[in-house]
Amino acid sequence: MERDISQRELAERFLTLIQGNAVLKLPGAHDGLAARMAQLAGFEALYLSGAAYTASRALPDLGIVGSGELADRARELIRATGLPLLVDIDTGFGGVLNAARTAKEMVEAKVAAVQLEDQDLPKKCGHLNGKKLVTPEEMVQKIRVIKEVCPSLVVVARTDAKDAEGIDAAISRARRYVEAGADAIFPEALSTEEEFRRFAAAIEAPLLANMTEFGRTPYYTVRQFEEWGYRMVLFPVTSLRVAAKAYELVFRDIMEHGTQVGALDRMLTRKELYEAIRYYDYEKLDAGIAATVLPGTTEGRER
Ligand SMILES: C[C@](O)(C(=O)O)[C@H](CC(=O)O)C(=O)O
Repeated sequence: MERDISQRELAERFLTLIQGNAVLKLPGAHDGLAARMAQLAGFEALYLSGAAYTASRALPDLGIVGSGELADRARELIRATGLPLLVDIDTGFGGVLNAARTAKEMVEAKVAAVQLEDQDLPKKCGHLNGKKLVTPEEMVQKIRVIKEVCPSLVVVARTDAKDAEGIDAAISRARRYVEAGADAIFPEALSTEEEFRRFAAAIEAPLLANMTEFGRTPYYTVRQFEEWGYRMVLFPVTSLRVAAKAYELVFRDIMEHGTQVGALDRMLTRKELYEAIRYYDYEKLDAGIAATVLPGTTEGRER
């Protein structure tokens, strides 16, 4: 099990990572196991995506879940890994006071950083049409209040303005968000290298690029974003999409062939799964549990 680590420590680690030499790759991890797999692959920080979180509950990403539910999932990821987590809190789930309360709940869950966007409710995925925005003043107020009530929480302010108001308006909003205390800026749904470069040249704050699939941003690499001045790159829904496709295929296999045998080489083995969830560490804590020997092997563990 992870050593107990404070929210402040995790937030500091997140800030150190975005100020470090290498660009920070942030994979979306929609549940504790996805978070552990990302950690084992070497990622140093994680993202809890609103789109992936809601999709994992078969819900649309329209801002209809509650902040308490999201905080529970965030807590699960942090408990599983002890890694700094950036959480997508959408609009803060309402007005200024809702955003403040959401931020408090995130700090209580030991979330290092939140991503707050300037859309109005009902919010939409940033890569879709027909988004409605709040005024820059309302967004500024949300950022100020979050910084006032949760000074240790890192705030990544996202602007969705490019589509509705144009790139210059998005840049001007972002400048105001930095003045209001945002620690980093996330320009959403930019669609050309020129836009990414222009944004980076205009904003004096760490920047985040969103490399989501099937959206408006072409498939640029982490290296390209880094070259254009970005400090963080998100892969928000990737793991959820891949996982869902994998179980769709195996469900079809079982339906069609009456066996899952053809899919065994696409599965985590029992051993790999137990190692990922640190099964043996838990077992060791209770001397009353018989030491597990994996079926078909002599492999077990010494107590
Ligand atoms: C980043 C994002 O807010 C998310 O919830 O992960 C989404 C991702 C997506 O829907 O592909 C977004 O609005 O870009």
